[in-house]
Amino acid sequence: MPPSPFFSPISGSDMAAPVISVRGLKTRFGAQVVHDGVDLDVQKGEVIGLVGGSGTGKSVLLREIVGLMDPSAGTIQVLGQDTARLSERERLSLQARWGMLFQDGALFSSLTVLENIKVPLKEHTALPPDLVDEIAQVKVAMVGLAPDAGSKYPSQLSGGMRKRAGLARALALDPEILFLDEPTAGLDPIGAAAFDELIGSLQKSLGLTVFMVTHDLDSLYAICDRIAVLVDKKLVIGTIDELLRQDHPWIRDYFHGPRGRAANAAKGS
Ligand SMILES: Nc1ncnc2c1ncn2[C@@H]1O[C@H](COP(=O)(O)OP(=O)(O)OP(=O)(O)O)[C@@H](O)[C@H]1O
Repeated sequence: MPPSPFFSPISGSDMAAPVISVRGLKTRFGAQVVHDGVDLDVQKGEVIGLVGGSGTGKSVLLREIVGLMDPSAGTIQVLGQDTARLSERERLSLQARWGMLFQDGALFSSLTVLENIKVPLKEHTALPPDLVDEIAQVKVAMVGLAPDAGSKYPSQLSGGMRKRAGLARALALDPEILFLDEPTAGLDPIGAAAFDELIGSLQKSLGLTVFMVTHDLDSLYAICDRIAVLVDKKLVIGTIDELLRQDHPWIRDYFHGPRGRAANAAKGS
């Protein structure tokens, strides 16, 4: 299978090993082929946006990378470890090195925000309770929530606050990688821009690697270093400028369509 036009495997010793590395990934559901030779390298500190038409397999790829699903073929390495070859213990300790924000925040509805943030800390560390409390409060502040939001239940929060609470939980263990599934979906444009800004500033201050599935062109322009586009069951990867020069019909329509032009103009203004 020919490689994606912009994909070039990392070689030589001058480049650090990628934080996420996917090779020859294939996914099939019965007769339906979703991925057929997906290759991807994400470097430390990069912000990568994954886009593609509806049903092209973005969520499935994300789920495969974080180990919630197994691909039909191919390899996935995260932080240097082959995710298919891990013992349960190794898998748990690898999982503690990334945070995941699901679309709706995926908070436990019967727990307060602070209790939600404490879940991974209790699961993966043996820290004393007062330190766990303190860390949870720091995470609430880090995502820009008022201190009193910590004692609220998810149902008492707005959609934007729930996302911030989910982000605080994803950051609980000081992860190296942040996975985001449609982080700005359901937010109004101002809320979405504020959330992008938050992700961008956390990424810089914490040196995070960010991998996000998104439909939001403004997010791509605002915070992504490179974009991975799922087309024809493979990834085409590049900077926005590189993708703007692509003549694949879907990529052209996406970036040069009215919404793409508006996002480009907003970035320039
Ligand atoms: N567990 C599953 N069993 C069978 N088919 C599945 C399963 N999960 C996903 N699929 C199929 O795989 C394809 C890709 O799904 P996926 O949810 O990854 O798309 P997507 O690109 O995230 O779409 P959207 O942008 O609409 O959310 C779809 O056709 C979906 O029906």
